[in-house]
Amino acid sequence: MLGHIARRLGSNGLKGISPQQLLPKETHRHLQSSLDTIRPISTVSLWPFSSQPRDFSQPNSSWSPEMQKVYDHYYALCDTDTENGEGKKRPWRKLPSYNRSIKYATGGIHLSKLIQAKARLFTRNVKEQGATFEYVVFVNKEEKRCVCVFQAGRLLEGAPGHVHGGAIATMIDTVTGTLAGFLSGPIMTANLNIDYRSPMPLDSVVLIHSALDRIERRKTYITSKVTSTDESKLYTEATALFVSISVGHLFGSRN
Ligand SMILES: CCCCCCCCCC(=O)SCCNC(=O)CCNC(=O)[C@H](O)C(C)(C)COP(=O)(O)OP(=O)(O)OC[C@H]1O[C@@H](n2cnc3c(N)ncnc32)[C@H](O)[C@@H]1OP(=O)(O)O
Repeated sequence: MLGHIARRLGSNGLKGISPQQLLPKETHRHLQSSLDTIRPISTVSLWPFSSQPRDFSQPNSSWSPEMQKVYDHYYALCDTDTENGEGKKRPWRKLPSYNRSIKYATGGIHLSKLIQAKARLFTRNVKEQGATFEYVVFVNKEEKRCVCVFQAGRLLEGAPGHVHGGAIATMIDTVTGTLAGFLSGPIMTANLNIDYRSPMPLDSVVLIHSALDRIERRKTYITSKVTSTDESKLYTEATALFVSISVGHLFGSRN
C-alpha cells in the first residue's frame, strides 16, 4: 500500500491529487466511512474522564476567617506556575484532594474500574460544605513534612460540643497517610497510636503537623501533633506506621 501511494505521489507530493486518485477505491470508501464517525478534533477531550475532578481543598463559603487566613499563609509559601512557565520555586506545595483519590493517581483509571467502582474517600463524601471535614494539606518535600489546616464541622460531634475522637483519628490517619504515600508510594496503615491531650471544640480550626521519623525497609514511620493555629495549644499527639504494599495486596495477594 505504501509503495502504491509513493508511486502516485511522485516528486510533487499531494499537490493536485484527490484522495480518490491516491487510494484504491475500496480503501478510500472504508477510510471515508471511518472518518465520518470521528468527531472533529476540537470537540475531543484529551482528559480520559467524563469531567474534570473537583478539588475539594479549595476555599469555600463555609470556611471561617481563621481557616482562610491560615490557608492564605501557607498558600503564599507554595510553588507557583506562571503563564510563561517560569514558576517560582518555594518549599511548600498544596495537594489537591478528590473524592476518589485512586482514580487520579498514575494508572488509577484502570485500578478504579477494578476496585469498588462506587467507593468514595469518606472524608470527602458529604455534599454540604463545612458540615464535616474541611481540610487542605500542604507538603514540604525537602523537609519531609506536611501541615494540614482542618476545620471540624458540626456533624463530627462526639463528647457534647466537641469533636469525636474517631474523627480526629480519621484526620490523623489521612494526613500521616498522605505524607507516607507522598514519600514512599503505595502504603497502608499498620499502626496508629494516639494520645488525646485536650478536647477539641466543634468548629475549631487546627493544624495537623506531620513529619517523617524514619524509613526502614517497607516501613515508613510518621509522627504527628494537632495544635491550635497559633500552636499554643496541644490537642493530640500521634505516631503512625505505614507499610509499603503492592497493588496486588488490595486484591488479597501476599506478593
Ligand atoms: C490521597 C488520599 C490519601 C488518603 C490517605 C489515607 C490513608 C489511610 C490509610 C488507611 O487507613 S489503610 C486502612 C487501614 N489499614 C489496613 O487495613 C491495613 C491492614 N493490614 C494489612 O494489610 C497488613 O497487615 C499490612 C499491609 C499492614 C502489613 O502486611 P504485609 O504482609 O504487607 O507486611 P508484613 O506483615 O510482612 O510486615 C512488614 C513489616 O512491617 C511490620 N509490621 C506489620 N504490621 C505491623 C504492626 N501492626 N505493627 C508493627 N509492625 C508491623 C512487620 O513486623 C514487618 O517488619 P520487618 O520488615 O522489620 O520484618
